[in-house]
Amino acid sequence: MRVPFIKMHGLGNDFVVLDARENALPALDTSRAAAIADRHEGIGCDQLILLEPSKSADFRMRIFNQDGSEVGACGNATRAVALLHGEEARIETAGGLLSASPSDGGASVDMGAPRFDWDAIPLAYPMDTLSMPVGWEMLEDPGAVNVGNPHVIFFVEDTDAVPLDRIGPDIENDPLFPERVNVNLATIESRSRIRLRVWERGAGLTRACGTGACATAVHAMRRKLVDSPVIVALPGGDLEIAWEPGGTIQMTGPATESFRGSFEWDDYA
Ligand SMILES: N[C@@H](CCC[C@H](N)C(=O)O)C(=O)O
Repeated sequence: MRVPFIKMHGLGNDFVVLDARENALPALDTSRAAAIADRHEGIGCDQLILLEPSKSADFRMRIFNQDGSEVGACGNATRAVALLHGEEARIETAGGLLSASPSDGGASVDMGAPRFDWDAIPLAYPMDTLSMPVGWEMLEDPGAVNVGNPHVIFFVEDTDAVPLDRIGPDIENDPLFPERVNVNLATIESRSRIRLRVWERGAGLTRACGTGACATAVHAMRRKLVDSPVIVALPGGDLEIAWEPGGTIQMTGPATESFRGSFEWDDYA
């Protein structure tokens, strides 16, 4: 069976999108998702995105990391599928119901309300998520935010001076995070600009992480280090994030379709 796919990206965070809204696909499991996402043997991407019909929204978006794990949210992919859909959309995800409006070359997305309770992150045991009494090597005093997926955020002098490729996996897999975690390193450049690098759970270092930008901006606003809206500058480019306490997060930024192709489903068993 040949299956069409669309290659897209948001600021260099790249996706293989399978559109099963009209024509159903066989069940997608962890090992097939990982095989398709594999950059050496497969088509290759940071996240595999599966669009399906939804009873409660315009469509459902399922998100699989490069390691095949299915997760609740992906900010950059949400902008990409909004662009693909071409008009305002309500999108069902495992992390919640989102609404997105495509714009010229990108989209704005209401990413829902952030959660801060320790068991909503989730953490293994209770602690204050605004200032966590834990650390790894030179990284200390992080905060944690769940924006449909779990994030830990460290403020550092210089994001490039930290060996995130070495420390990221240790933090991602620390028993403090029972569902693993996305690791964000942020430098506050001004009250309107944050520099950010992200080690993504299940995908490693990526050029950009939309939910990482949302979680980091919200955490910096809770610590009163920046104002809303704020620009979050990632290696792949900039996102604008707006949030007021008690409200939902608005994320605005670009998305791009790269090419379309097809593959043999059984080649990726
Ligand atoms: N790249 C994404 C986040 C994808 C999911 C994440 N790795 C997780 O495991 O939660 C984004 O743009 O938000």
